[in-house]
Amino acid sequence: MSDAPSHIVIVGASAAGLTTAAALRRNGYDRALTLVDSERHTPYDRPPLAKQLLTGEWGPERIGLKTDADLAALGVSIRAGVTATGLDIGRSVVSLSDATDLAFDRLVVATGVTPRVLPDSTHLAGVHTLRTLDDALGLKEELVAGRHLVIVGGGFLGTEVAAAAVGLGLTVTLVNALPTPLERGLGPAIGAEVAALHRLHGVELRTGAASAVRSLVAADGRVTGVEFADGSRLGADVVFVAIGATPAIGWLAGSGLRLGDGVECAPDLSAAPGVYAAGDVARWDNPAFDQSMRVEHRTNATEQAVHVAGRLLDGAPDAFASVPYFWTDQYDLKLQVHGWIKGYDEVRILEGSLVERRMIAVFRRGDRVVGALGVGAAKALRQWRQLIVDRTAWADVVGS
Ligand SMILES: Cc1cc2nc3c(=O)[nH]c(=O)nc-3n(C[C@H](O)[C@H](O)[C@H](O)COP(=O)(O)OP(=O)(O)OC[C@H]3O[C@@H](n4cnc5c(N)ncnc54)[C@H](O)[C@@H]3O)c2cc1C
Repeated sequence: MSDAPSHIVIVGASAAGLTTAAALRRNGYDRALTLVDSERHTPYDRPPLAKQLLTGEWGPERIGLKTDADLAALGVSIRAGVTATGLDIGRSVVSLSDATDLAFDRLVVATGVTPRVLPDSTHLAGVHTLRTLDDALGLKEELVAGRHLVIVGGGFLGTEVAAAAVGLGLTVTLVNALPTPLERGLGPAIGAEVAALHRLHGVELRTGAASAVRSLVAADGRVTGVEFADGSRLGADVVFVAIGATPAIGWLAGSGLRLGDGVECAPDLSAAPGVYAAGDVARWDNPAFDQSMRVEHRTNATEQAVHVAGRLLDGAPDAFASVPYFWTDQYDLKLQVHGWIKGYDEVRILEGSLVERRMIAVFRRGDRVVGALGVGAAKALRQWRQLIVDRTAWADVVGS
């Protein structure tokens, strides 16, 4: 590979960054490769943090993305515990928190996202968000049977943590400003199914506009409850805040990269000549849906990384066309979703229900099937995925 880049720097050594490095090596790239990450832990996977790690089913040793031996075999230099603080594209240099500069020939931005927090809350004991292994270990320590956990946010993280916490014997109240959990992602009909499932397991739901949390209540530096928009209060021993996340792009301010909701990329995931983005941080025009999107799903991080590794070496402007996929574990049920359902016009439950442990629902945007959700229906879901890939008309397969 004599015309290969001389030094590729990847900022973010998690799902997207590490996969990029491994794919580069698989593709025969044998020159210098440096990964930079603020984390001190050996790279690990995040989905189990809200599931097996929190329930105690797995210890931290089960969630590694690579062993130290794998990393050594990859022949990469890892700058762990070091944060990228700036990017000078003109000089091809990344500034680091240890006051050094790192020169690159090609750069990959794979810095993911950072949890949103409630105002004036981060200094309080008993208030948690969840993105890192340390976050998960800190939260787990506080999930003690008999305590009252209030979860602010009824999205995927909020509901998964609710399931783990009731299993550990806590009293759990899930607070959500929308009428049902997962409603923002999956719509009210499936939200109602998810609400029923959580009630069945003993989670108390407090939902709707009056349940918007205005602030936290605290005494002696520790949270004691939440205060709602209407002034009412709910006591809590522990508060878990899961109100979404924002792209980790602060370090790119002033770099000249187009920043908005993520790093704005061309369809091939390039953000500037020789600079690419991958994973949760990347926004691009996805030709599979003719839409700009940023996808916070585990599988997308791997797929984009593999694509970027190819483009780093061949420089071809091939677009990353993808039908995203994600799953969420709710108790012992796995909900799987293929497609891009944000901004859908209609959702239809075709068969079953969560309580029956088998369900298929499909999503329409315009005249096209754009998404399918399945529980206990792997084969049917694969067929629906193909229909989405094929841009099938809704009227042809669902009817009017
Ligand atoms: C608790 C949890 C549960 C999840 N469950 C699911 C699930 O069930 N299904 C699903 O599809 N997806 C799930 N996800 C989402 C999935 O984990 C992400 O899509 C995936 O981790 C994205 O990978 P990434 O490499 O793009 O970003 P990240 O995994 O966020 O990695 C980014 C890395 O960049 C580093 N970094 C950030 N800024 C800097 C900087 N300035 N300098 C140096 N390093 C920096 C961070 O330390 C981090 O290691 C879950 C996420 C979480 C947090």
